Amino acid sequence: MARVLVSDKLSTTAVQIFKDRGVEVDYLPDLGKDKDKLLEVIGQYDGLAIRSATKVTEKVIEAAPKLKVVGRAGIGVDNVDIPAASRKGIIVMNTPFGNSITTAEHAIALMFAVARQIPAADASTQAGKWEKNRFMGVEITGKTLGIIGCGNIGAIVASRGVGLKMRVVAFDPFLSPERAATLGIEKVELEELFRRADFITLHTPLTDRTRNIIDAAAIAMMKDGVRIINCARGGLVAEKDLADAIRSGKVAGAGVDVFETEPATDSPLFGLDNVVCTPHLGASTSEAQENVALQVAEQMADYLVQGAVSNALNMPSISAEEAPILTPYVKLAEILGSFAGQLTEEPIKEVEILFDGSPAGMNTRALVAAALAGLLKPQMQSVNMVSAPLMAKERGIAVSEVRRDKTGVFDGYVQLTVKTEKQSRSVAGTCFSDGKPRFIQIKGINMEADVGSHMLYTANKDIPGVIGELGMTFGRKGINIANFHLGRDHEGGNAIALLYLDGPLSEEFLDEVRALKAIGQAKLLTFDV
Ligand SMILES: NC(=O)C1=CN([C@@H]2O[C@H](COP(=O)(O)OP(=O)(O)OC[C@H]3O[C@@H](n4cnc5c(N)ncnc54)[C@H](O)[C@@H]3O)[C@@H](O)[C@H]2O)C=CC1
Ligand SMILES: O=C(O)CCC(=O)C(=O)O
Repeated sequence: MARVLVSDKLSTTAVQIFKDRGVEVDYLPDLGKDKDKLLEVIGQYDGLAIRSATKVTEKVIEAAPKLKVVGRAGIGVDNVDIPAASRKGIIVMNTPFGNSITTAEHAIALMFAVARQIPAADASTQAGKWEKNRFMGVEITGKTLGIIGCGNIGAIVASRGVGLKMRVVAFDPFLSPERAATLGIEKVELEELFRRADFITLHTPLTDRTRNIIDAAAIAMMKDGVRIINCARGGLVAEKDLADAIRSGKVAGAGVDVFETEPATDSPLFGLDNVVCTPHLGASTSEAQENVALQVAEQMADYLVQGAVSNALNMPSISAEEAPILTPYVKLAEILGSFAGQLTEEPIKEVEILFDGSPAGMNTRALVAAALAGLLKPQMQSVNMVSAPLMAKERGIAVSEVRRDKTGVFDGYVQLTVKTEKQSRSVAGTCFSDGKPRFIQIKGINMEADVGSHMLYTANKDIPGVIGELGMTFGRKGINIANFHLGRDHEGGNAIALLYLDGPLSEEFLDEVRALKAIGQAKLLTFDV
């Protein structure tokens, strides 16, 4: 039975879902904050469900040999070392929509709080001061709202802004003019947004391009009296520069939910007039927490129990419905990759995968990942579908895929071509209705052969006596040949043979086979069937 650790505070709905789906679960909501304890226990688990307090570092991943999936109940995965997880074949998934509305609402709440100085007015009133003249606010209607990052949350903020009768402008390199028109907003360049906005709100991930997207130079371009809201990630705004601009009066106020260092126990922004801070509360509503807990538990259980993948950041999605249809082709792709990987002894430069007919309409990203996993496995035992694309990229292997309509007698087939400095080798296969993979072409030579656990592949010249010689050599040693498949390109040309064996062969015997005059190449192949 798969075992999952929930190491951050999550709605107990998640715990119930794991139990209902037959997954053993330990709910230890404070464990994520204790790095040493996490390292001590993580080795026992197949899955780890987290929010933002647990940091899934390379060290944690190294200490987790059984771990198969990390599920983030939320959006941002900057607390997970995704490349390290991918290298170990661990799927990292998030719940991209469950808390978007809630976070957008928090941005709007902060915008109002800053526009009307509500927290300071509340503190003053409750202190019995009645400072009616101190808290002069600004109206929101008719003001320009500048949105940086118009994805899920940015778009919801945009619609709320439009509803509040604001003029909304957005900077997002991936926002299409059509989408902007549908949202009723204007797509602009960043500098124009800085020049025009009365309120600026950030909704991008933290990347090398967005880090400090608001710093002293950016603030200098803004209107005097601009107000800035950050409910996305600390690090998007240079806190010290913002603090200086608030002190100078250039920026009239800021609403800050996220900080460069969290938990933020100190910040240049603390204690300044009209800075409203919250402790990363963007996603903290009961509705959003229920959504993300339910979603992450369902997704993780789907993967651990059925092999279905959704919302993974390092692996193509495979739905529960798709999994049974795709599985035979995933196996086929892995076997073709494994065939080529076992025969290739020099560095691979290029891999081309052709999908003809039925597999062309499938989730080919998953099939490519499976083919690469099979290809790299002879060199790297721990590689799997999650890590293989990254491993191939890190090794400089160019991967391409071609999809085309059915061209031959088969409903569909997959052909893998592997190129090295010296040669190009191709192998093709199909799945029949029994779901079993078959080789249908090797090095351009047609044949039809089942896949066995232990096989001997030989390449030879098409001359009389080869089969006899091979049979005699096996017979002399008392080794049974379970099955024998042959193919050639033309009479007297290149020929190949695939022999099915009942078990492995010794290197000594293989040398004897290789020494046969008629045999050019002999390689023992093993397949996980
Ligand atoms: N405060 C909180 O509790 C929460 C914070 N978040 C954070 O909010 C942020 C946005 O989340 P979503 O809208 O779901 O993400 P998303 O991926 O749907 O949208 C992000 C948008 O940013 C855009 N973008 C990327 N680089 C950009 C750049 N250099 N300049 C301008 N735009 C750029 C993308 O094109 C995309 O449209 C994330 O950082 C997420 O972690 C999300 C949920 C809760
Ligand atoms: O889980 C939380 O409270 C933080 C949510 C968040 O930042 C996210 O989903 O990106």
